[in-house]
Amino acid sequence: SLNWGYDSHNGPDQWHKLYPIANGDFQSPIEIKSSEAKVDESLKSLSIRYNAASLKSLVNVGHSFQVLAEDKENPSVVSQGPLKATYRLNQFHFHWGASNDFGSEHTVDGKGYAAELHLVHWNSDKYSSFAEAAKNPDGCAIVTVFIKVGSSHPGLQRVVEALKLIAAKGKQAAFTNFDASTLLPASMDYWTYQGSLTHPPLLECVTWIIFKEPISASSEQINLFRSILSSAEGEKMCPILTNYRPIQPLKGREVKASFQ
Ligand SMILES: NS(=O)(=O)c1ccc(C(=O)NCc2cccc(F)c2F)cc1
Ligand SMILES: [Zn+2]
Repeated sequence: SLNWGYDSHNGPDQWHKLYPIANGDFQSPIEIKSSEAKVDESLKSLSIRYNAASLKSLVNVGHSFQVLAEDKENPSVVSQGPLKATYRLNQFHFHWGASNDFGSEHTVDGKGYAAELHLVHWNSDKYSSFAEAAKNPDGCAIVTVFIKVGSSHPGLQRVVEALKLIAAKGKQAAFTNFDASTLLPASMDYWTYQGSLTHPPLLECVTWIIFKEPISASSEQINLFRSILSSAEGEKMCPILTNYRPIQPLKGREVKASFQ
């Protein structure tokens, strides 16, 4: 069958045909209504310990690009906060849109950002791999940073410069010695809720941890996201202009805030 994507014929409105969980009760992304988030004083601050030696390569997966972590030795990990275990970084990637007015997956009080960073982790205390963890509600933790258009981001510059090496679908390049913590905002205030992966297989295995403070990137940097192609080498060039899923029904879930 057709590979899923973000076009009208294979996009988010069609996913339920092959992935019925798309209409589930714990789907992501969602709109965060800041006034309805429940302040939870018991929420600890997040402990993020990233190791520049963890990241190994950059790959064009056809609907986005990912920076992959070698999740055996020198793990980069997140713990504390809402988490009851240590979660190991598997990869990070971004979502964006055709214009800077939208492109993030989560929205805050009706506002979309130009892009959204997902740092994807899995519960390595309980499970043996990401794929195993993704079958469980406590399997994954995705740390999320909103990206707004503004001044150029020095940390992001290394990522966007490497995109020319992986322009075509399936291409990958070495990408080492990068400290992903340079992509985090100054404030550690966050919202958290239980949800899902935001594209197929859409598994409901994610504790979402969403920083309130966005980072800034220049419009040139965000435009370079749109320079990578969903087409393989030799095919008609097709830039990835949009790869965000629209917000999904909250279905009675509670969003907690770590801050007043
Ligand atoms: N956008 S996001 O951050 O919510 C997201 C993160 C990871 C994945 C993923 O790993 N997919 C492949 C994959 C591989 C093995 C097992 C899986 F369950 C699986 F989804 C999908 C969406
Ligand atoms: Zn994502």
